[in-house]
Amino acid sequence: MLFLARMDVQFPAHLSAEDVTRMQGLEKEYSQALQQDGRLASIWRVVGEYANYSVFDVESNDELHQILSSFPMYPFMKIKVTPLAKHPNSIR
Ligand SMILES: O=C(O)C[C@H]1C=CC(=O)O1
Repeated sequence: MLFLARMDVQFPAHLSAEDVTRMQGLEKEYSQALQQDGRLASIWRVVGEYANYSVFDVESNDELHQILSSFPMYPFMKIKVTPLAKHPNSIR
């Protein structure tokens, strides 16, 4: 099952620069592991925003929820998920 997720990141003002850097390191590690195993099929930065569009390829809604809620920066992200179906005009 394919899902498009938009993730908007907003760190609280009280978080130190060191905490933010540490969090971003953990996030990178987790994100790259998901990309390695294919569940995070692609990730794109939204130009000019601290946000991304990501395509997930997973078995179920429950699996996607598990993945999203395990992102180290999950408490600091607003996430909007759109389920994707095959377009009838697609050649792939
Ligand atoms: O930098 C971001 O867009 C936030 C974060 C969410 C997944 C990921 O790899 O990074």
